Amino acid sequence: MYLVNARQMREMDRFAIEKIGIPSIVLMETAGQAVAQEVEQRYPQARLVVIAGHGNNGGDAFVLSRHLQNRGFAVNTWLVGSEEKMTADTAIAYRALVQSRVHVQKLTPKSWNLFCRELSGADVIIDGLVGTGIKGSLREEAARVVMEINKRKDRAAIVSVDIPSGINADNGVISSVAVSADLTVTFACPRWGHFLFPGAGHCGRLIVRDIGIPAWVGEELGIKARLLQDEFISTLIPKRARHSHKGSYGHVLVIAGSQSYVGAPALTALGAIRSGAGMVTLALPESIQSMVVGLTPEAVYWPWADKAGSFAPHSWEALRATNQPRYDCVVVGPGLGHEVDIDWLKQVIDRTSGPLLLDADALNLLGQDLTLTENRMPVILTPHPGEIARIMKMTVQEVEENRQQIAVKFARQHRVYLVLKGTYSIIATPQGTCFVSPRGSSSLAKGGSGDVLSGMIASFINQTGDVLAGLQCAVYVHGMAGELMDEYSGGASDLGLWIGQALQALAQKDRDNHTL
Ligand SMILES: NC(=O)C1=CN([C@@H]2O[C@H](COP(=O)(O)OP(=O)(O)OC[C@H]3O[C@@H](n4cnc5c(N)ncnc54)[C@H](OP(=O)(O)O)[C@@H]3O)[C@@H](O)[C@H]2O)[C@H](O)CC1
Ligand SMILES: [K+]
Repeated sequence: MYLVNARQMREMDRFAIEKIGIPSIVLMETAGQAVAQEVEQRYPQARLVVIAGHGNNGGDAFVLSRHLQNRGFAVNTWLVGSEEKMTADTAIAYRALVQSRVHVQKLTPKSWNLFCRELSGADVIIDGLVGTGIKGSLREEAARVVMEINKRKDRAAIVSVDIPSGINADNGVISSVAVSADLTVTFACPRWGHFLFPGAGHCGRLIVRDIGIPAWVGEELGIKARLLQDEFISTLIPKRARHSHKGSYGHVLVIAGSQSYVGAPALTALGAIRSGAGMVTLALPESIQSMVVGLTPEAVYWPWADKAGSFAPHSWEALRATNQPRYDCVVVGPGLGHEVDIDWLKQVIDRTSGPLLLDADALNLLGQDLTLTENRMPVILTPHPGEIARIMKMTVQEVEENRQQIAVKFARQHRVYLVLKGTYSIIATPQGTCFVSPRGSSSLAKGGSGDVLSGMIASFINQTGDVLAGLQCAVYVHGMAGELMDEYSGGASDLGLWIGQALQALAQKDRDNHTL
């Protein structure tokens, strides 16, 4: 499913209207009906207050008001704005509503108290004040209306049309205030503002409804961002043949750990093993091997030269051994600590082959010289916002406010695959495409989750035989496992149990799709 900004959505609309011939009023009618259906299904017999602005977002609200009234709902509809400023389609939707003998009240200083009383009597408040057409921060009247809506949050369900009013659909920024919705019904495809914070935190449950614009329009317009979904991921999950052996599922090499971080390599190995890796070799500073073995008996151990509990500067020479097996994917970084230096990393990068994933402390080292991976393909970097902020010499806030742009620009510029972790992780490719995972939960906001993800990525890259597919599977399944695990009691080492459940749920989905 495509993920768009406001301009791209307008282009999709224009294409549908001009090239396909769907009249714009039909798009609005379908959008309004779609919200009406969601409301009818979820809140039968509710008393509704519908708030409409004079833009097309308000037009959708007038349409849904008419349909819900026709289906027997008690609806009070308010226009916040002016008839003169209505768009052509909104004016049609407004007239149809009025001619259906529905009284639309206009918000004025005089009617303010009545408006507030009606809001207080509502079971459901529909927010059609402003959608993707917002400019800057909400003006005073709109901001006051939004605050009144939010005050009723405990007593009424709040449903936003397209996007909660006050959120910038491009970047999730809220300049002043925004509606805090329980349900947001958007059309055709989601907007970035639904998945970027703080706006994303105001959407409540997000429903995407088809309004008749064919999916191929996104391709035609060259839209490069997509939202990952169960149906797509379930087709990527590698099948396991009965007639197979450990060599069938690839060999992961993890170069990680130090005396201060004994758990990190174990968690990385666990991520790989619990997501189906055939073999995992753990290269560790030799003094910590005995501690890690107890944590991950399934791995093969490769002790490297040690200096005070970290990799010794010349430890990479272990890679010169001619009798080592072939590794299909290499992970470097979890728990390295601060003792290893950039020369060590350079040697490791130059002396390994196949997909290379750099995480954690390896990313901090890479930040000193971004040319280190220039001649190495494919490279995968998995920073959290703090790590990419350090590499790019920005603040975490700057990163969080520009997640999409930073991920895409960095991946293109340095020709790497980048996973920018966080709520709704972003995968950006060297070709400039990007994918957002809607999966995840606060159970993943704990130390060690990233180490598990690194192992999962390597494992899925090996099993799918494709870097992008491996990344998509790993990020998505990791997020699903987080959703299944208890938010309080589950830790990174428990994630392994839930990876299996997530994979089973996806495999079932794939079976269902094939039997329909
Ligand atoms: N394919 C689709 O998804 C479709 C979506 N539809 C709906 O259309 C809106 C977008 O409609 P648009 O008319 O472009 O814009 P909005 O209604 O969202 O916003 C414009 C109105 O908002 C007022 N506005 C703008 N900024 C502010 C502000 N800072 N404070 C207060 N008010 C603001 C603006 O008022 P002006 O007086 O400034 O003109 C406009 O009134 C989309 O979100 C969907 O809901 C289509 O119906 C179907 C296709
Ligand atoms: K809205």
